[in-house]
Amino acid sequence: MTHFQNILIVGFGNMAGAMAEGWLAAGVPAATFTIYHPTRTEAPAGMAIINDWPDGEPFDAVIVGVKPQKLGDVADGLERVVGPGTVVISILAGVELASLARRFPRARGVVRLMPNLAVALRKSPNALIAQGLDDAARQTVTDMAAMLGSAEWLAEEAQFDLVTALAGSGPGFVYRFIDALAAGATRLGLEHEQAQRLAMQMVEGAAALAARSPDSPADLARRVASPGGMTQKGLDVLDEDDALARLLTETLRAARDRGREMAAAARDEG
Ligand SMILES: NC(=O)C1=CN([C@@H]2O[C@H](COP(=O)(O)OP(=O)(O)OC[C@H]3O[C@@H](n4cnc5c(N)ncnc54)[C@H](O)[C@@H]3O)[C@@H](O)[C@H]2O)C=CC1
Ligand SMILES: O=C(O)[C@@H]1CCC=N1
Repeated sequence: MTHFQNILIVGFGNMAGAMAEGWLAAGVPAATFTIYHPTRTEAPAGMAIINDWPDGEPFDAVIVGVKPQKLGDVADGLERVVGPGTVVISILAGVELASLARRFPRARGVVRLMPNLAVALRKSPNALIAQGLDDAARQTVTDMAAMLGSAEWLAEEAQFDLVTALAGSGPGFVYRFIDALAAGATRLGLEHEQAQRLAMQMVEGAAALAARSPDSPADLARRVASPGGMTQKGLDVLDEDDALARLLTETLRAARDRGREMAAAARDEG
C-alpha cells in the first residue's frame, strides 16, 4: 500500500491524532508527519512540529483536522504551502469540496475523508469524495484510508452529510445505546457498573460476530430469538410501530441536517 511521503497535519486533535495512531500502527514512519500548531511545541515521538508556515511547498499532502468553524483561522497560511504537488485532505464535517477548492485553488486535488475514532484501531469506515484528483493521488488516498479500516468512495457529494451522520457520528449513537442498555438494566435492579460492563462486552462481541458472519443482522437476530422465548418479547418492543427504526431515522436526519447547515455557513464564509 502506498502513502504520501511528507504529510502536514493542521489541527492535531482527537480525530487527526487517532488517524496518525492508525497510520503508525500500519507501518507509516512517524517522520512522515509534521504537525502545525501556532503555539504547541510537543509532538508524538518522531513527528516534527512547526509553529510558523514554512517557505515553499514541501508537503505532498495536508490533513486539515481543525474544527470546521476554525478553517478560516488556518486557510490563508495553509494556502501558501499548498501547491500543485499537494493533496488537501479535509476531515471537516460540513465543509464542501467547492469550499475547499476555493480556499486552496492551486492544490493537486481536494479530498473529503470522513473517518471515525476507530481509526486508531484501524477499524473505521472512511468515506471519500474528491475533486481534481489524478489517478495516482486517488490510489494513494485510497490506500491511506484503507490502512485505517476501509475506503468507501461515494458517488455523490450530496450523500456526504448522511454518511457522516452514519459512519462519523455513529459511534456516538452506539455509545448512547450502550449507556441506555446499562441504565435500563440498572433501573430494573442490576448494580450500575456491572450493568455497564455487561452491556459493553455484549455489544463488542455482538458487533464482532456480525462483522464476521455471512448472515444479515436480521437473520442473526432471528437466531438469537428462540421461538416463544425471551428475546422475541424484547424485539417486539423495539419493533412495535417501527419504534427503533423511526428513532434512528430521526437521529440520522438531525445529524445530517446539521451538516447541511454547517456547509451553508462554510459556503458563505469564504
Ligand atoms: N471527533 C470525531 O469523532 C470526528 C471529528 N471529525 C472532524 O474532525 C475535526 C476535528 O475534530 P476533533 O478532533 O474532535 O476536535 P479537537 O478539538 O480535538 O481537534 C482540533 C484541534 O485543532 C487544533 N487547533 C485549533 N486551532 C488551530 C490552529 N489555528 N492551527 C492548528 N491547529 C489548531 C486544536 O489544538 C485541536 O488539537 C472536526 O472538523 C470534525 O468535524 C470527523 C469525524 C469524526
Ligand atoms: O460531530 C461532528 O460534527 C463530527 C462529525 C462526525 C463526528 N464528529
